[in-house]
Amino acid sequence: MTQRRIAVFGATGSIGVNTLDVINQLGGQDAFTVSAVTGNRNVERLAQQAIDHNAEMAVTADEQQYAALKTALSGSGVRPAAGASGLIEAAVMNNDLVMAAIVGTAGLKPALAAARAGADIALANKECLVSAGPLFLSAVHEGGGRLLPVDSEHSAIFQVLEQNQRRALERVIITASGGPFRTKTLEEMRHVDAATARAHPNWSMGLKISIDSASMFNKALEMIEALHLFSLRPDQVEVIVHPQSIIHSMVGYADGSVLAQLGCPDMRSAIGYALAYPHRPPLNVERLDFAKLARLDFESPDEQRFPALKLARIVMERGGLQGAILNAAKEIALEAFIEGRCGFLEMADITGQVMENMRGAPSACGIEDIYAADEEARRQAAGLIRA
Ligand SMILES: NC(=O)C1=CN([C@@H]2O[C@H](COP(=O)(O)OP(=O)(O)OC[C@H]3O[C@@H](n4cnc5c(N)ncnc54)[C@H](OP(=O)(O)O)[C@@H]3O)[C@@H](O)[C@H]2O)C=CC1
Ligand SMILES: CC(=O)[C@@H](O)[C@H](O)COP(=O)(O)O
Ligand SMILES: [Mn+2]
Repeated sequence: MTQRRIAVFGATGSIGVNTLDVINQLGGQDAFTVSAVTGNRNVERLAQQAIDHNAEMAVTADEQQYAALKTALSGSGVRPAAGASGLIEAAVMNNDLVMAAIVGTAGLKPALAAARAGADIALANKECLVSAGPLFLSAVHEGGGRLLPVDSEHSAIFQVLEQNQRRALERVIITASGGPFRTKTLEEMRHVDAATARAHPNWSMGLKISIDSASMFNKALEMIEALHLFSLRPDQVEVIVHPQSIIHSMVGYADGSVLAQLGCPDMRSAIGYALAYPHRPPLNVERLDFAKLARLDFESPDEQRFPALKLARIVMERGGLQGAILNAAKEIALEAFIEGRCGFLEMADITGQVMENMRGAPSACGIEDIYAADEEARRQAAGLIRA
């Protein structure tokens, strides 16, 4: 592999830490120059990562943390930066590759800037495609870089499609673990708290995506993500509950064949595929033991207990700004749930209500329209929570 220049956005989070581990596994500074690492609140970890990986710059998105970051980096030779301008600067540092792993729509502007600057984008931040699918894809196209999915399901589909005929694709089948409440009744789910909801059965991930898995909002986002990423029609996007999370997703073809990508639930596999693309690098991750697994199970998703899936179908059919609206309202409801201000089931109620209220929003999808819809959806969702 030739040496490449990489910026890691969201370095202090779950994907970010795994990305830096994969960089080490792929040869560390012999394989990659780390131009920048970014974080938000965890400046101690950010500074240590920047020093360990000999980064040129470390950026905290939170301007209040700048002084602490500067102190932690003093004498290291790493340049500290902060805020939106710092993130944009890191995005356009002549990078070959950018890991987009900030959580939420906060990651959209830097990822757009990196795409426009021509870097390959390793995309973990699914919100970029949910909120701004066509705009984001145009930015990648204009910049001339490649879009390399990191989300495990989309990496699986991407890997299957690499070896097979795109023209014969009939459907994608996205697997879902079903989360910690897969077998709970609606009544039981009404009373769950964030500590229970964040306990994912198979994956070790950040707080927000873990709770989104429990409500299946994560799967809702992934349906919309797949629609844009693979240029699908809504009826070509299927979801199947697969509690073991061993099959990461599948593609069904015109001859009736279904091809799948399998592996232990470890994000370093999908990250490694994106970082080494088009090569498949050796990685020190656990190997599947089929005899030990013994069985793989499947169930139809239950849209009554997990209405987020229905909301995703509405977004896919309506298009326009509905993805941005769903995501923004969901982010506000999720924050409220984490803080104990809203119930688990209310997250979907609030999101669905805001989507209905804003159904007549203009269909233009420029960046200003997206941010206006995002802001209005947040305002409305906050109003519903207070009510
Ligand atoms: N974790 C996983 O296995 C998977 C994650 N994803 C997606 O990847 C993205 C990251 O997820 P994950 O790593 O789990 O999340 P984490 O919560 O673990 O990490 C989030 C990262 O974003 C930073 N951050 C938080 N808020 C802001 C902000 N306002 N501005 C800039 N940076 C911010 C955090 O900084 P700090 O910690 O310093 O505050 C941290 O570096 C999400 O979009 C998620 O859906 C997709 C598939 C799998
Ligand atoms: C690892 C990853 O890609 C997550 O998005 C994971 O798929 C979440 O699991 P769920 O299937 O429970 O949403
Ligand atoms: Mn996923």
